Parts: sequence; structure tokens; C-alpha cells
Amino acid sequence: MINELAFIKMHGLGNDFIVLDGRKSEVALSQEQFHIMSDRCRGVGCNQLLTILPPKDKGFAYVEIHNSDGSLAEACGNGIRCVASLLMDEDNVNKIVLETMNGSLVCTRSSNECVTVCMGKPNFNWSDIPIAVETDTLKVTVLGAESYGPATMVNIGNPHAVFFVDDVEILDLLSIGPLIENNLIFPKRSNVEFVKVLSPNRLRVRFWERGAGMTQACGSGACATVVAGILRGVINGRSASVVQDGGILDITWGSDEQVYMTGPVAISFLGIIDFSIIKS
Ligand SMILES: N[C@H](CCC[C@H](N)C(=O)O)C(=O)O
Repeated sequence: MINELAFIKMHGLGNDFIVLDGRKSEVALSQEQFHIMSDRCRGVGCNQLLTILPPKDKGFAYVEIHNSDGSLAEACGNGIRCVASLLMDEDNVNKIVLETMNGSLVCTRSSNECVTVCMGKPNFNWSDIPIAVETDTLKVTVLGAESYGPATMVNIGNPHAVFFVDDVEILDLLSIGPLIENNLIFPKRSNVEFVKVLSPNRLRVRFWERGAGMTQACGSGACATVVAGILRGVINGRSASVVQDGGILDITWGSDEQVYMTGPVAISFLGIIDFSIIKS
């Protein structure tokens, strides 16, 4: 059991992360230890734990992603952006490849301190989302959420249920979010996005994240939202800005079929935690 641990608290538009560097020494945290860190990091805790590990292939490093409920996640756009920025600074480069459960992601430093991540190709096949029954993933009726209309299901490494509604501000995400996240048609659960189309290239989105709950921003969710908007014909062209509680991400679904996400990163603070003196 680890007693003392150095960590970096970061966020991407208020999507909160604890970053650990496990490339030289073992940093596996117990769930209890993660919650202790999360609670002390920022009042309402952190959304994901990102652990930097030695590469398994030709990338610079492998990034393991855990949600605050302890579940593993295949993708975390805001988190990868943060870790990429850290490691590009460390190595004094403007481009880096990070390995995740969803493959190797090319990350590049763009202008004004933002980072662009190529999040890979979206997947719409019902069995790849996954959904429990064969269905057209463009418009999926989710039992209990019928009043929000059908969801468009998109996998960006992780599953997303995207609902297009007239007003996102009035939504009670705390009640509807878990109901959709844990719906039986989603064998691996799902992230949830509610979208209001502000203009053909500007979307307002609120998130309920699988394994983390309501978040200020969600990078993979912003990607899924723009892809869903293009599939549903509500976006002009292949790019849009996604307006989230924590700020704006710019998303492009390229002609190469890859989805590109560009946005800021921030270090909140560095810390050392001594579990031997902290009781949960
Ligand atoms: N909750 C997500 C992982 C984190 C996604 C989000 N923080 C992002 O920036 O993409 C899942 O279980 O698929």
C-alpha cells in the first residue's frame, strides 16, 4: 500500500483530473485512496484519475483512465489533452503520441496554448457502441427518457447517447442522467449528452458522464455531439464549437474520418499526499 504520493491536479475546462506518473515507480491507488485524494483536491472531488505508464507500443506513454467510481474508461478527451501538454513540456516537443485503451492518439500543441487531439474514428455499429439489441443507432429510443426524443449513439472509444432538445438549462441531470447511463440497453453503460443547437456551427451541451456524473466539460462527449449533429443534419460542414459549462471546445470530423478536438489545459496545483496521516 502506498503511503506518500506526488500528484498533479489538472483540468480541461473544469473537467477535473488527478494525474499520477507511474513510469518509474508503482502508483496503483486503492479506490479508498483515490476518493481521499479526490475529496481533498477540490471540494466536489475529481472526475477521473489518469495514470501515466510506460508505452506498450511505439507511443511516448500509455495513459490509464479511471472514472471516479473506479471504472476503467477507454477514452478521456480532456484528460488526454492535459497529459499530452504535460509530456510535451517535459520533452520540449509540440507533438506526441499517447496510447490508450482506444489506441494511439496523436496530440499536437496548437496556437494560444491549446492542444489538439486526434480522437480516432467514430463508430456507429450497434454492437460496437455497444447496444444490447440490433438497432439503427441514429435514433434510439431510451426507455424512461422518451420525452427527450431519440438519442443518436456514437462510440468515440467510449459510448455516448446524444439527445437533441430545445432547452438544456432546465434539465434535471441528477435524475435523468443515471437513468440513461445505467439503462439496460447499454451493456457497458453510456455517457449522456443533451444538446441545444445554437447555430449550424455552435452547440450548447450539458453532460452526464458514465462513472463520474455531471461534469463541467467532456472532451469525448463534445466529439460525439458534433458527429451526431453532422449525422442528424443540424451542422453546416464538418466543424462546430461546443459550448459547455466550463468553456468551449472546437471539434472537426475530418474528411479522413478522424475526429479532432482542440481546447485548453490547466494545472491547478502539484501536491504530495501522505496517506499514513490521513484517515478517510
Ligand atoms: N466518463 C467517461 C470517461 C471520461 C470522459 C471525459 N472526461 C472526456 O473528457 O472525454 C467514460 O466512462 O467513458
